[in-house]
Amino acid sequence: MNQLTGNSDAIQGFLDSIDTFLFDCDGVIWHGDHVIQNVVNVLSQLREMGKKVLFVTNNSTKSRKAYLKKFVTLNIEAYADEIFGSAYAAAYYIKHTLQFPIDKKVYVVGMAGIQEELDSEGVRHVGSSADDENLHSMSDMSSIKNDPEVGAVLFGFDLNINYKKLAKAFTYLHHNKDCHFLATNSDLTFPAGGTVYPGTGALLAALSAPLDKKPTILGKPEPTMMEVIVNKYKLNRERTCMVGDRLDTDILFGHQGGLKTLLVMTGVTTAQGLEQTDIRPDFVIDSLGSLL
Ligand SMILES: O=C(O)[C@H](O)[C@H](O)COP(=O)(O)O
Ligand SMILES: [Mg+2]
Repeated sequence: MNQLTGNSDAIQGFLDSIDTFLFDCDGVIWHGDHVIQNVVNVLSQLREMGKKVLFVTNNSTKSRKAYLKKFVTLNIEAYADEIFGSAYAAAYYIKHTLQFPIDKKVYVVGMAGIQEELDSEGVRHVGSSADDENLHSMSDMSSIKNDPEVGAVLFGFDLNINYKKLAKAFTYLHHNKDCHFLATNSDLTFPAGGTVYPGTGALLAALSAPLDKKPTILGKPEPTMMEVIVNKYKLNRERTCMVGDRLDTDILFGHQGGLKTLLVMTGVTTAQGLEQTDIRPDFVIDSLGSLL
């Protein structure tokens, strides 16, 4: 593992070996709406050096279109076809890989990002409706009924998670043995405000544990997004680097995709965490903002 922090010769050698960068977002570029120091400048300089810049996030709360707006709002140069999120990966998988039947629908536990990407792919979906938010109609459990039309449950980060949504998702998966159990990602925490909070994986456990089933994960480290990106841009994997803050998603995603990997220490991974794992990044730096 090559430590790049403060080593300009090592950084130059690293930069000379890479043509394309896949940047994770939460914990690498920003914490919430706070951009990490000097990252805007580094991204801009990489573009001026002729490097290709792509963004690959497990955060399913926003669609690609909504993420583009966030980049613009934060004055970060980005283009629609550079952005890949786990909500898009899930919608792509359901439409193109599952070839989801038109007479079936997806029950969504998640936020607008998932709904917008399913709409973009023309996939029918329900969930996170007023009924789902209305807990008063839970006087008895009989209001939670199976629905054979539900052909898949898609689970993503949901700030408004509640018992009713979990009970509905559980019911569809428990009774419909052919119902696909899908999740955008399984990150256990996410970084914000200089600390971490429960992530999608923490919420997902409340469903996978009672079902005693693991979902198909569509985000990092799984290959769905990697294959879409590599095929779309015909990338040379050996001269492509995944830059991330989480070892069991970003760095594993890069390694499994045959890419180089750079771990940044501005997100969820601590120095102690790095010592305690067998997932070893090729390179490590204290912050993306320190690269240039
Ligand atoms: O909890 C989550 O969904 C993830 O931790 C979070 O959103 C990860 O986003 P990323 O670091 O992949 O941009
Ligand atoms: Mg991250």
